[in-house]
Amino acid sequence: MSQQLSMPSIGAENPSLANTLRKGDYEGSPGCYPPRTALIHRICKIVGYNILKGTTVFVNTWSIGRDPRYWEEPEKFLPERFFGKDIDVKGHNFELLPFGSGRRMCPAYRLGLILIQSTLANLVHGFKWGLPDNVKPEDVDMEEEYGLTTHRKNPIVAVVEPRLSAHLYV
Ligand code: HEM
Repeated sequence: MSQQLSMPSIGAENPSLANTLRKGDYEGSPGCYPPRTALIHRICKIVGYNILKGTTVFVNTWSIGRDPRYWEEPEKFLPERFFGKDIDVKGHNFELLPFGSGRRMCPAYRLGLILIQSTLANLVHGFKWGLPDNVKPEDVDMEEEYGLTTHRKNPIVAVVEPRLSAHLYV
């Protein structure tokens, strides 16, 4: 890296990443939609259902990140939706839970944020990225495959060119 990266907290200060973690894609990058499980410690009621102690509940963060009750134009990549908003990924804002919440929340969320930002910064700094000549951005296949985590159904094809001198890649 030719310059030092500062790692601000996410949310208002890092709206692009917050948006990526909300919806799981970054304008065509591989999607990642971590589910969150919660172990129920006592009998409780969730939306009218009695849940027994010891039940594992899957929290559908994929749906929460696309719920129009909480997100305006949820399918759009709009980093500016976080401008001036006091919203973070530390588990207090239940509409944005990429790292979970509470006692089993991801203990490495800071490392996760640093890894995403430094990896992305290195890829953008080191390479020019494009699509094959015959593919327009709107034609990129964004179909998803469901499972414990949701990922792309088909791999994305990108055309990559080095931006720097060859000796910087060894
Ligand atoms: C962007 C990257 C990451 C995301 C989105 C992520 C997301 C999550 C989520 C959603 C959970 C479940 C939280 C819950 O149940 O409430 C979790 C748990 C966990 N994560 Fe991460 N994580 C990331 C990176 C990492 C890294 C880099 C490490 C380790 C170096 C890590 C270690 C763990 C561990 C050990 C748990 C289990 C915590 C427990 O059950 O008490 N995660 N993560």
